[in-house]
Amino acid sequence: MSLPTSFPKSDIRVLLLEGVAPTAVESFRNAGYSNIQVYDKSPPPELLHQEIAQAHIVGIRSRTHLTAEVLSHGRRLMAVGAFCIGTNQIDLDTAELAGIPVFNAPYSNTRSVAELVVAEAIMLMRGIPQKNAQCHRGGWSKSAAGSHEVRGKTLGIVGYGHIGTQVGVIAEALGMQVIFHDIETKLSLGNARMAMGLDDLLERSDIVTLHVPETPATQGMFGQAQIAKMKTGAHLINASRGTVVDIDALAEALRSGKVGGAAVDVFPAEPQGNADPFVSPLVGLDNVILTPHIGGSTLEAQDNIGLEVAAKLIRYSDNGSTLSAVNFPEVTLPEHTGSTRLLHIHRNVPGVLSQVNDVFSRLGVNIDGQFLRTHPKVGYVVIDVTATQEQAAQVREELGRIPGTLRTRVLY
Ligand SMILES: NC(=O)C1=CN([C@@H]2O[C@H](COP(=O)(O)OP(=O)(O)OC[C@H]3O[C@@H](n4cnc5c(N)ncnc54)[C@H](O)[C@@H]3O)[C@@H](O)[C@H]2O)C=CC1
Ligand SMILES: O=C(O)CCC(=O)C(=O)O
Repeated sequence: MSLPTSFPKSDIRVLLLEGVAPTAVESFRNAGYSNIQVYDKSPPPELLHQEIAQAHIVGIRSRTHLTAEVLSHGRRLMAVGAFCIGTNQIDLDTAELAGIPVFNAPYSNTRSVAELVVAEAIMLMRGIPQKNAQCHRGGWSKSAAGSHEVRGKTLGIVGYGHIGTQVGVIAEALGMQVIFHDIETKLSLGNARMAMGLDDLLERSDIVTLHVPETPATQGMFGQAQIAKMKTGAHLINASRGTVVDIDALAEALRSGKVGGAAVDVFPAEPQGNADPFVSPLVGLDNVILTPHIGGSTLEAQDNIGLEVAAKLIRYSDNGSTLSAVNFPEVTLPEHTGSTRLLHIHRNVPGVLSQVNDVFSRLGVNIDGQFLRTHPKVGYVVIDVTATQEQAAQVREELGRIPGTLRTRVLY
């Protein structure tokens, strides 16, 4: 049974963009949310602003950029779901300071990406992209020249996280030597070995695959200088983020043969939707596998992401829990059956908590339970009380007057 919240769930508007999986819509419906707006693409800016202005919860994938400017339209916005892994498309600091937790699905599509990358490694080592292109043009080039097994070859993984490690494990099962480079110290899985830095990895690898997040440090981290360090004829796979690779430098290296082949799933500029044109300097190069950012796009992954992120958003909306939020103090909360729950999100400055507690004592409302977590800039306190709806509304009003308050909510 769904619990009533501060206003009817039918008034909570859920905006799901970019073809978020139907499992997400079902999850919201099953939890009692009926005001759901779905788009199969990322809306153009003006429409996005209009929709964000109405929404309490918004779900996106990788194409919708929730910048500070876009978020400023979200006057009612209380939570964001990234139905993917990457959250680089969201201004997380601005969201946090607006009292908006952001949730994602850190694991659900990792296997899908890893499978695609390993398949691409095999295709590239066999020169399949070129042979496929020739056949499509009516050509026939039956030859072993430039074709290799992956067994015994070296795969260099840059970014040995959830995806990178899985790529390594599958590649080892095919008999590949796996080396990796990461900025963190990582436990090697199987026989994988840490390289002595990025240059060492590039010099030794037959295939280099990138699995870093988009951060200021990774933007443009793979350009002419890194390509120059690669073995001549080695292959590059990028299923991380388009901004990580200098695409013009890669195109040039593919034309010259310095890079033997590439598989690229992510691009510095990607179309907003399937009807929009795709433009890239890599288009027309036979030695490149181009895919439309579908590394994580399997039905299995998308179904699971839909369930996972919707569950996190519903739990926050119904219960206040922020467990696994990527930008927000994490509070895991018990159910609040029989009590009223007040949420107070504030700037993390001295004195706020004592003023919060003062409101309850002044209004004579007894506190049953209190949960607090802070980040350097933001604090999140949840207070369970036994109170009438009128008392709770009065408390909420007073809480809202405390200097530094970013947002308040009440869950009955
Ligand atoms: N093509 C697609 O459809 C998909 C793309 N992705 C992309 O893949 C990225 C990686 O995903 P996960 O493996 O799940 O992330 P993760 O966070 O588990 O692993 C990323 C690894 O990169 C390392 N790293 C960060 N900066 C680095 C640097 N400058 N140099 C070397 N290593 C660095 C981190 O320490 C971490 O070990 C995501 O952030 C996302 O952008 C994720 C899913 C689907
Ligand atoms: O499926 C998507 O839209 C994006 C996948 C992705 O890049 C991610 O999960 O970070």
